[in-house]
Amino acid sequence: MFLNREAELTSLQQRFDDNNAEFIIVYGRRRVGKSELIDQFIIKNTGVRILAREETKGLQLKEFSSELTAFFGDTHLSSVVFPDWDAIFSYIRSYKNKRVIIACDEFPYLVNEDPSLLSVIQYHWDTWLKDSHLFLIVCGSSISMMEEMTMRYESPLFGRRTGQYLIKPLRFTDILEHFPDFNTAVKHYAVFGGTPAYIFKAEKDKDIYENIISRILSEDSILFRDTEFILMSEVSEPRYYFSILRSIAEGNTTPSKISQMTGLERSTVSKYLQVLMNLQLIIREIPAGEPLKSKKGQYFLSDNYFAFWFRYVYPYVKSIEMGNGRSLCVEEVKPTLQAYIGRKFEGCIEDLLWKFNASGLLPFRFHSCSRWWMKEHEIDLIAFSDTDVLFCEVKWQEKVNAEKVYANLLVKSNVFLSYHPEFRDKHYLVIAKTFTQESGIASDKVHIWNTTSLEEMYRRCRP
Ligand SMILES: Nc1ncnc2c1ncn2[C@@H]1O[C@H](COP(=O)(O)OP(=O)(O)OP(=O)(O)O)[C@@H](O)[C@H]1O
Repeated sequence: MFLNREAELTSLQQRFDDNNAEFIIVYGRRRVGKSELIDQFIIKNTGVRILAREETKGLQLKEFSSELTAFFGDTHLSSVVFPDWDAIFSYIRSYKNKRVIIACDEFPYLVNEDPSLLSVIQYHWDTWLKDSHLFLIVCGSSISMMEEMTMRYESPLFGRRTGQYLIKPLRFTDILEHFPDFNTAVKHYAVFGGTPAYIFKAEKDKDIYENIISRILSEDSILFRDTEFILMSEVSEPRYYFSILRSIAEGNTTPSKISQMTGLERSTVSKYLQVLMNLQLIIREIPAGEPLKSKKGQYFLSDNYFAFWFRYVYPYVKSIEMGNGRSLCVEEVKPTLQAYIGRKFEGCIEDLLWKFNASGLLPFRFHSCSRWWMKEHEIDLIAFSDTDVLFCEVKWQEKVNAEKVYANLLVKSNVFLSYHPEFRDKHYLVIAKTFTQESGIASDKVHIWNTTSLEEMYRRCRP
């Protein structure tokens, strides 16, 4: 089942229907679903996606010559190998009035073999491609290389692209479609995250622990090694990045704590954090209501699977290689996994609130939603418009005493309100798997939702 990507597909389709020349950059982390997105776009229209391989220029030209001549139906040219990229573009030129998509996947492999390809594309774009009807896509997995090759000022392609799509992992609300029930979806999203190639490796009818053992804590599983592989393909000094990511995964979320834990200089940590943010591997969160430049920012791993990997795999690689995955799961994962899922559950709820917000299912429409903290106080989510604010506490627990949680939330919300008196209407939301008592306090301003009610509301948002 192909999930979501509606925004990207709609936008690509609009461009296609406009009939102008396009030069589109599609990029994003490995396994995130770039090729599948392009294939879905091509299925609805006409086009070809050619996958470049890490091989010599001669073999790459052979592959592109044969794929392109086959696509355009030039059987008499089937054994021709164009001698260089210039000749390939000159060949394509004879089809400049056709509305077809030509997508080159793993584009950096071609440029690494022949950097002059960038200038060749620049020349052809400037002289005829820009006035053609061709729809070109170049796609690549290394975010840093794709940005350097196609978007930086120094690149010959700077200013030529007509659009770029940074493909991000799927969200919890997409994953919900795939799993048989809400709680199973939460557990699997918390561990496997939204990267399609990871989450779809989990068997949806299997217990989460069994999936962790067979899909992650086994030496032969692709997930076991993939994080290392992705990081090493993006950065030249992986040692420091690994230390920083591990430190964040263990709960050190500020530059000073990361510096203390890793022994790296503060200035070095700041530099590396910036690179990790550019690579979409970490995010910087600021407390709700704070300005963007606030000094209170904290860093988190942006992807649930990366967070899981650094917490439960990286420190135990040797043991897993020795075949101890099952006992590791019993001794290390089982005692702490529910607390771990609890923190990720907050992210699931944030996704859901945005969905409910878009469908008008909340008491007001908010324009901002994030966590808030100040000294010893912390609120899981605060969503607000110019006039209304919603305080939300999220518990990944059964039989929660709603009244007690609400009373505590009220105290913390008053601290927030003492700094932000501008809100006219206040709303409260307590979420848990199940509650012991809820009827007494629920009102039009106080909402108590268990996971069954969340699931029902989500169904109401679906088209
Ligand atoms: N939106 C989606 N819904 C369902 N499955 C998906 C989706 N996107 C991708 N997949 C599946 O996830 C796997 C990885 O996707 P894909 O190969 O497109 O990723 P990629 O970003 O191109 O990866 P790489 O960088 O490794 O080439 C494939 O099996 C694909 O079918």
